[in-house]
Amino acid sequence: MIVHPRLLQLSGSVKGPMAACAALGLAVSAAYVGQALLLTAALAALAEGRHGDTVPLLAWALAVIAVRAALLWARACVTAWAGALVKARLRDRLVERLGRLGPAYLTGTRTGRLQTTLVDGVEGLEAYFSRYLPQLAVTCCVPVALVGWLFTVHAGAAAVLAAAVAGVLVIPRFWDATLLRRGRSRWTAFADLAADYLEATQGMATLRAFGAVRRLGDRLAERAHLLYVTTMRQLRVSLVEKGVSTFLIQAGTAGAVLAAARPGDAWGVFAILLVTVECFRPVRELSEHWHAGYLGITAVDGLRDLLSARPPVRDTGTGTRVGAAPEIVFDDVAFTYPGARRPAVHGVSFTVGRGQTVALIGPSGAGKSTLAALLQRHVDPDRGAVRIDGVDLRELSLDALRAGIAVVAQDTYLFHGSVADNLRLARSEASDEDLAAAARAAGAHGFVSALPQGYDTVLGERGATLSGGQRQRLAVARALLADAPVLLLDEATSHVDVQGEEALAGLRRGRTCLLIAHRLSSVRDADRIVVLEEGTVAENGADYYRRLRAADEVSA
Ligand SMILES: Nc1ncnc2c1ncn2[C@@H]1O[C@H](COP(=O)(O)OP(=O)(O)OP(=O)(O)O)[C@@H](O)[C@H]1O
Repeated sequence: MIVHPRLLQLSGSVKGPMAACAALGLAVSAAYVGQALLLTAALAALAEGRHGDTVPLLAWALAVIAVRAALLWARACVTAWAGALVKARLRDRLVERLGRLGPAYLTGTRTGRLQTTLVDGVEGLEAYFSRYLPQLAVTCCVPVALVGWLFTVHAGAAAVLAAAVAGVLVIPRFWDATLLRRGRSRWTAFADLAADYLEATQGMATLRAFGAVRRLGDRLAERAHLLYVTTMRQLRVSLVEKGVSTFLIQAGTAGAVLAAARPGDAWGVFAILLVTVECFRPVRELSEHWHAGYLGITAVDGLRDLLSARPPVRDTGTGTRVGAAPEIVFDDVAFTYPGARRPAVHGVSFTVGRGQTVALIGPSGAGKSTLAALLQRHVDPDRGAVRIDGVDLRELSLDALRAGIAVVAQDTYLFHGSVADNLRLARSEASDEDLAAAARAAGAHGFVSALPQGYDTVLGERGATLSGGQRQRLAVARALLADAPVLLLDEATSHVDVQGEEALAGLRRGRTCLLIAHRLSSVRDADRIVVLEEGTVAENGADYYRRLRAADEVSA
């Protein structure tokens, strides 16, 4: 039984529905007790031959049973509502958090583990919030009230009952720390297995190509065995705890009845027996809900890590827009990744003039992607500044900055959804005509129209049903729809044919563009080329490409 402070904090947004669940739980308990007392009185009247009293008492008992059924139904509905609300609000918070943490956080995290936290962890927490916590409130009230009442009837039976209830609630707590530790081990094994399965499905083509499917199968089997072992270790503690609780409940019931037993007062003892049963009912239900909500509680570490992770950049800027085709300046920029020994970039200074295209080239690891990340403020420089039209990026709000930059990357991410949905990511209110116009300009309209349902055709995950070139044209169409004044082309020419290059040239027109490329052929249209080497600018000039071409021709 754990009331986790962090989880209680998370429950803040659903306090109302949880209170309603608790109130209905109390009403259900009151109905059970009322039914028990009425039935005892009816049976006593029947045994004593007071038939005139029996019928109304039974009628009242039936009425209470009907009310209890209605209350149970209402409680089930409110519990389902509270559970759905908890999950929706928690997932909203987590997704919003992930958005703020950005790619810098995701690169340091295993996607499968994160997904397990977001899906299974949140799913498991539903039972904790909507069933366990309301039941905890019921358990704090009902046994106390019934034991208090019993003290007024039979102090000895009440003392035995109080001791048994206290035992059921307190003794299993000695195992909580062990249970939580084993639960966490089980959760880790579960999350690792889920992460391995995700990687295996995503990387199946590579695994097959290297004949490594069997080896991976062995590893998955090992992981599955570890999950089994950790589950059994947790279950053993759970079963001991449950056994102790069950024993104390049975012993407490028998003890209270024995303490109250008096010759000639069979119905009084029967009433005490029923009250004792009702006294333990919330405790038993609490134990069941505890086990149902346990998965979520063991996931709390992952949730806490996610919710307490510090975003790499602060959104405190107040600037609201990026002007048309602005000037971009990298001014003595340096950045070192957390934990890295060497700076990824240092002393980088260059300017992208208004409406110009500057190409960043350099060998692998030279720092090109890092500069792209700095421009998008996925991270902030440790030294120096990136400025747009003289304004430090940190002075712009993140929304304004992101609206001001459109990105076309080498690996275009398309979501499972229609072509239109994917295009509208850039501008949700775009009309069908806007989509078609952008697709035409990007050279995508032809192949999209030829798809079975045109713009309503559902694309496979990551756009798996399209070729690389087609995906890239959709990315260009998306950037056109976004209509941002700054363009970041990250290896965007890798899948492009002549028509695609024309579309990209059209996209660059009237915009300031930073173009990242490995191949020299990709940068021939740039106004200037900046060559990066080992994190710093090695060459910066308008005639660099010409000189290189000339050198090529001489050597040929
Ligand atoms: N998340 C990270 N954590 C630590 N170091 C990183 C991280 N990302 C990149 N680096 C390091 O920073 C340096 C610059 O990497 P960057 O990705 O910017 O190079 P790049 O020029 O874009 O390379 P490529 O052309 O291969 O994509 C490299 O030494 C790289 O190892």
